[in-house]
Amino acid sequence: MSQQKKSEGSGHGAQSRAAAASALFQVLEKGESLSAALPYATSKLPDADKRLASAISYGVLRVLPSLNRLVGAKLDKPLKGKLKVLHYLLLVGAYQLYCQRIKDHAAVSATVEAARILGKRNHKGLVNGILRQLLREAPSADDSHQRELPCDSMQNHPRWLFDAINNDHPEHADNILAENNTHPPMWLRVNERFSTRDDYLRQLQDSDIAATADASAINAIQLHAPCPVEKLPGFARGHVSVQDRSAQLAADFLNVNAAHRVLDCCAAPGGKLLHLLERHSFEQPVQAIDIDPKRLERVGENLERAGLSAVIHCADVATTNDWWDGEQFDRILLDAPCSATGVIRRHPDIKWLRRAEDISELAKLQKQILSSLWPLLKPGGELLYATCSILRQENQTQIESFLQQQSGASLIPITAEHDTLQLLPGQYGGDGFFYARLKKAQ
Ligand SMILES: C[S@@+](CC[C@H](N)C(=O)[O-])C[C@H]1O[C@@H](n2cnc3c(N)ncnc32)[C@H](O)[C@@H]1O
Repeated sequence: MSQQKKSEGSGHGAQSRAAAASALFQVLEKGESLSAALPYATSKLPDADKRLASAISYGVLRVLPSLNRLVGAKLDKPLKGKLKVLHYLLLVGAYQLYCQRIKDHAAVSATVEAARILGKRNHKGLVNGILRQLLREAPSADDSHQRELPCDSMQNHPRWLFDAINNDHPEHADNILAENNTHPPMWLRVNERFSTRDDYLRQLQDSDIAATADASAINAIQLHAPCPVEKLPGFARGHVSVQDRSAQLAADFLNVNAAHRVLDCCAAPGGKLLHLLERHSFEQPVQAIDIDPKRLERVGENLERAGLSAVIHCADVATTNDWWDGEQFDRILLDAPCSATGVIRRHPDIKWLRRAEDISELAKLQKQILSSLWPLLKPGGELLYATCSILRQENQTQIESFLQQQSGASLIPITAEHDTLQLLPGQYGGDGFFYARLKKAQ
């Protein structure tokens, strides 16, 4: 839970509550992602208010059904139309009372004042009345000023996802559901062109940043507490990047060397691409493709920060005639578009934006991309299929059906025990990820 100061002046911080309510409205009513809605809603706020609005909106999305139930029970009739934003403001208020270390009176007054900022001055009494009712009925806070939220039988997941997780991972379902509602750790990837991981750990120690090296992802460091990137030694010069440890395994599994001709599909914002470039001085430029021009701008920025380069195509990867020069690749990394159900800890909006029917659509798209790319692989070449999904349909089932259709394709086992690798959220501290190494017959 957030580490806000316990006391705030009356009404102080109302802007951050109003911004959180607006961002939540955009996500839950308009289907926008929180990572797009939040910067817009908080663009005019000072950094401290931005951080508070972010902590509140991410937090609300983690426990949305529990908060909806609390607030819904206090409303005579649902808030609709132009008043709907007040529903989200009430969730913002309830979240502070239950889940944040903010004094009750400060939380209530700032939230009531936020109603005015949202243009609902006449409804300040309603917000005040409901938050005070919640306070009267709330269990008293413990020493750390935390109240326990009423339980939700699906651990604050939508029914379809709760069922899919239980179906695909019956033994681990409880753990996955609980992990999905936690705050993920911050992981770094050390750029081995500038320092060894041990050297970088010493630099972190000198900067009073506590961290631990990962046991198997050889460039990965887990910070004991999140830290603004500006405080990381050498961040601006590309000495280190932020990347989850599960994602860092791609650079190992691709089994690449400097002589290989390499294609990175679905490359933006460039995390795995940069990792490859940091590790190898390729004889031919790596080619990277993504369909989203905005996200490709981030690839450009990241390459520039690290002083590295690649050939970038903005294209639909499946329409190979539009961008392929006809020369096959030794290695293809396909970080396929997916449900992102492995990274719900980082993006809790995924729980509410994804629909059950999206999964079949995504599986169709993945299948189409895989079969369009296969002819681009040299005989004897390898394609690494990766997703940040934990759903079988996008992962094991997808690969099994590909292997049935492509007689020249076989699996190279990822580890001695596993043909493919399904990492679950929180496993080794990392995100949920899937990897399969496909080899093309000679
Ligand atoms: C999981 S993200 C990739 C993350 C990236 N590999 C990294 O390590 O930073 C998936 C990407 O697929 C891209 N994408 C989705 N459909 C695509 C398509 N048909 N062709 C090319 N890129 C696509 C999205 O724009 C998105 O950037």
